[in-house]
Amino acid sequence: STGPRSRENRGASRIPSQFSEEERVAIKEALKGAIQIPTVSFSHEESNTTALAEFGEYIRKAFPTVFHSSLVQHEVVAKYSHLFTIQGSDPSLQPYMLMAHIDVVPAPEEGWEVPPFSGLERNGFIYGRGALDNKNSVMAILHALELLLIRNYSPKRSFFIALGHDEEVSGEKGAQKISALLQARGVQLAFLVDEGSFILEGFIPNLEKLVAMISVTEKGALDLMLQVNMTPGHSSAPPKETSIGILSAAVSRLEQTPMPNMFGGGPLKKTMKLLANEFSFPINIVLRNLWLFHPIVSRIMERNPITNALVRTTTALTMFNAGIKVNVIPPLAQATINFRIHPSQTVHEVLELVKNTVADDRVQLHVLRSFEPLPISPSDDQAMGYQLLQETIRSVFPEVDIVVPGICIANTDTRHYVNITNGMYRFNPLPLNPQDFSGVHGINEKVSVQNYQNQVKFIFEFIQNADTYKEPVPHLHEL
Ligand SMILES: CCCCCCCC/C=C\CCCCCCCC(=O)NCC(=O)O
Ligand SMILES: [Zn+2]
Ligand SMILES: [Zn+2]
Repeated sequence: STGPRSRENRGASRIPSQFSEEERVAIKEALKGAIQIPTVSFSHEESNTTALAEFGEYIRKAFPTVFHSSLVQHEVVAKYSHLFTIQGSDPSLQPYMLMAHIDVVPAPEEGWEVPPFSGLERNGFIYGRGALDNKNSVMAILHALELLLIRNYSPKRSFFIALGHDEEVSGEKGAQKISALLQARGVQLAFLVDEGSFILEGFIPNLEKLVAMISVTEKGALDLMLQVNMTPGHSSAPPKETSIGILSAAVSRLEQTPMPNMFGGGPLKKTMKLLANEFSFPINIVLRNLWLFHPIVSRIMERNPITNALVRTTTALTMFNAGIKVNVIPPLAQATINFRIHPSQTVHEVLELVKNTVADDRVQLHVLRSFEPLPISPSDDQAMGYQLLQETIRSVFPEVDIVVPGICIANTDTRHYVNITNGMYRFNPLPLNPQDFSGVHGINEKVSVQNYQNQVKFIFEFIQNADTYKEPVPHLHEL
């Protein structure tokens, strides 16, 4: 057979991913310590820089072998981000990169079962902000490398580890600077792996099976500020419409007019085709014949907020500010909308649709930030990053029923690396159900100790698989 599974030289120098009880305890304790450091990004301007600096000290202490190995070069980028270069023995092999971010979103204590920065363990779960997004990946990557180096592993293929410090507010200070540094050094990556998808449990209606979704693209984004200016005056003699009324009507029209359903094109076509085999009659027939059942399936997808996010550009009204005093007609009203742009649309197209829906010259539109959806990375037999992930998923998680390509509905640091690779994969090797997902940016974010230890095992295996990957022999076609 072809592909990474046909490996001849595997075995001899392979290190089994078996960890002692002491190591297993160290793995979970290190994550707890990482969660206890409140590396919060509050806004583009404000982050907890004391905690970010402390985190740099923390990883030095937690992973002494990584920091002292002659195979590893460590650089601090933009004060708080970290770039590790792990020197492989074979320079002819193109390097790859593992990514994660050390910052987290804020976590007000209300509603949490344990304080969000306590890292407490309860009933087999480690609780805290960052348990899934994304200190788990930061710590699992470094811990897997630590354990490999302790066992004298010396990689054949060079790789990088990039840990950004401001992903939650754009990645412009961290990931963007790391990328610029790599570009200045002429680095081209075979592929990269970042956060952004999981082994999904119970997200798909009528499907009990475990679906590992590797996101091969990611939605674009548009942060749009809508503003209405009016002349202030006495509230005892109000005009027919105020800035608040005009703006409210405009944003309500936008909320009530969803962006078009784009189901049918893009990478989801392949996803649906693969998923069809996992369903029994009649859903399998429906998914195999989307040319006929497309309207029904696309309507079903719209019903749930997560599947809805896969089929269209979403419109989230996230900020609204207006008014200065109860008896003053408000001079200014502002609202900010966060659009996540479907891979089949562009920023320009979304803006035109917004203008048509608002249809009111008194409402000014200000683009605060925008970027296009990310290119679609390959997921075919020749796609090294995708195939390596698939192979490692199958060996570490034999309970997974199927691996499919998908769309990341949120944003990650990967977009800053678009110039140095066309293989951008977003996958966190952890099972996730809808309740777990509600903890991400929400309350009671937690990861099970067992699942986290398996994440370390996954990366431990993945690094070794990357060393023994064999380019697949292209298929021969008869002339
Ligand atoms: C038909 C298939 C159904 C698939 C359901 C998809 C489920 C999506 C699950 C997980 C997505 C989680 C993304 C987490 C990444 C978070 C990154 C982040 O917070 N970035 C900042 C931002 O986007 O604002
Ligand atoms: Zn994240
Ligand atoms: Zn996040």
